[in-house]
Amino acid sequence: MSAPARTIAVRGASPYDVVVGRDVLDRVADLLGDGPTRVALLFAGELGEQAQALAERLVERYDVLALGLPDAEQAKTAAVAADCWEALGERGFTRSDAVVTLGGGATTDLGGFVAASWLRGVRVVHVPSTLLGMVDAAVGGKTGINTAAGKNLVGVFHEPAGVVCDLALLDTLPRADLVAGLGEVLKCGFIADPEILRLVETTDPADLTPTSPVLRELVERAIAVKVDVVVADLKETGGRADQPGHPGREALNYGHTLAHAIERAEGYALRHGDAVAVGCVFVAELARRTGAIDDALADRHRDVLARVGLPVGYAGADFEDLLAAMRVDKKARGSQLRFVVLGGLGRPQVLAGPDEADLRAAYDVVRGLQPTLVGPGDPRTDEDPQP
Ligand SMILES: NC(=O)c1ccc[n+]([C@@H]2O[C@H](COP(=O)([O-])OP(=O)(O)OC[C@H]3O[C@@H](n4cnc5c(N)ncnc54)[C@H](O)[C@@H]3O)[C@@H](O)[C@H]2O)c1
Ligand SMILES: O=C(O)C(=O)C[C@@H](O)[C@H](O)[C@H](O)COP(=O)(O)O
Ligand SMILES: [Zn+2]
Repeated sequence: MSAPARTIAVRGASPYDVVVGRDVLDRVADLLGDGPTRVALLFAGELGEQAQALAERLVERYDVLALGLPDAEQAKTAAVAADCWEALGERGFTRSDAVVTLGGGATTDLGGFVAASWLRGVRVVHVPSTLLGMVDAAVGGKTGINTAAGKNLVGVFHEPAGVVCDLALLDTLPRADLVAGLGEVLKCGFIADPEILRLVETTDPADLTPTSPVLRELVERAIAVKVDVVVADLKETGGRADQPGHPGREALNYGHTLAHAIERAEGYALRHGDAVAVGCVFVAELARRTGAIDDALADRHRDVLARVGLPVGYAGADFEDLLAAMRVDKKARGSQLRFVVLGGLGRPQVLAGPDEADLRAAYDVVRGLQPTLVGPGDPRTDEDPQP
């Protein structure tokens, strides 16, 4: 028998609940409430069956408009958002109506953006269907789409009215996507919760399946890290009153400066969580070089990420191209690059304006590491779901 559902309360300015459990899709309507007449169900196009199952629950209470979206990052474009606005307009969606998203982080980012921008903001409930979506993308209110210049460059903060993490949805998720989600889980381990690292280091990676109690604990711990950070600094204005020196919400961007540059260089054909894993190794090497962390902590990055099958190396794009992409990272200020690094385990801090030589040297290390980052179509990324 699976453990009972748990509710994690997000106690910010606009409080909401994150429900975690198995077979908890009935909770979506509870979180939507009686306000909406119409509900737009924006779902990852591949998830027709799951969308049908959710729509059947919602039609009991609402007039449902189901819209299948293009797969993965192809959904995060201005054109797809415009198609959704068109559809909402045709069906006469008003401010009391709502959006529900069902899919991975790409779907919740696009759907959240549509909800945030339609009539300047309508209610949205996220139903993440990937590990990454559950532990990260669906929580915290960041929404966004990509532009030619880079990843997530257009978006707004728009907190959901609720999040339903139904672990049963992960049963069909390809193993490679589950592993990619572990990239963001381990990020949370490094920046805030070392117990996450210990759990992964002491569990056989093959046992990290959707029904495993350890995976469930990892999900709940990673969500707790994210909630704690976003409640303290929702709009990423920097710092947190209770922890001097903490970078605030930017801490969640650990590993992301290089990750986003790599994703752009590869035409968004890679898994975000994989790119984040490589990005974490890169900033660990940077911190090792600048003396912020010791060899043991830098090596721990490579070891624990590779242990679960995440990539730690990347040798695709030239350093100059990646540097140019990193200059439009949202943490940059003017011509100054800023990176989140560790000053110790669980102690994120900002490294502003590092020497280009240090960046280049850290990238040279990453270029030589195995396993390397690969995209869909590679043998490691086969379609097998969980064992
Ligand atoms: N807003 C945030 O705070 C935030 C945080 C982290 C990541 N993100 C964004 O999230 C995106 C990555 O999310 P992702 O890793 O979930 O990728 P994704 O949304 O691209 O989904 C990965 C793949 O899994 C498929 N899929 C989804 N659920 C499935 C299921 N249950 N069964 C079978 N297949 C399924 C999708 O169709 C897709 O092909 C990136 O765009 C990233 O920028 C946003
Ligand atoms: O929620 C946040 O804040 C994060 O940084 C979480 C990241 O994992 C996520 O990928 C986010 O979308 C990146 O934000 P961005 O501002 O760099 O686009
Ligand atoms: Zn991320």
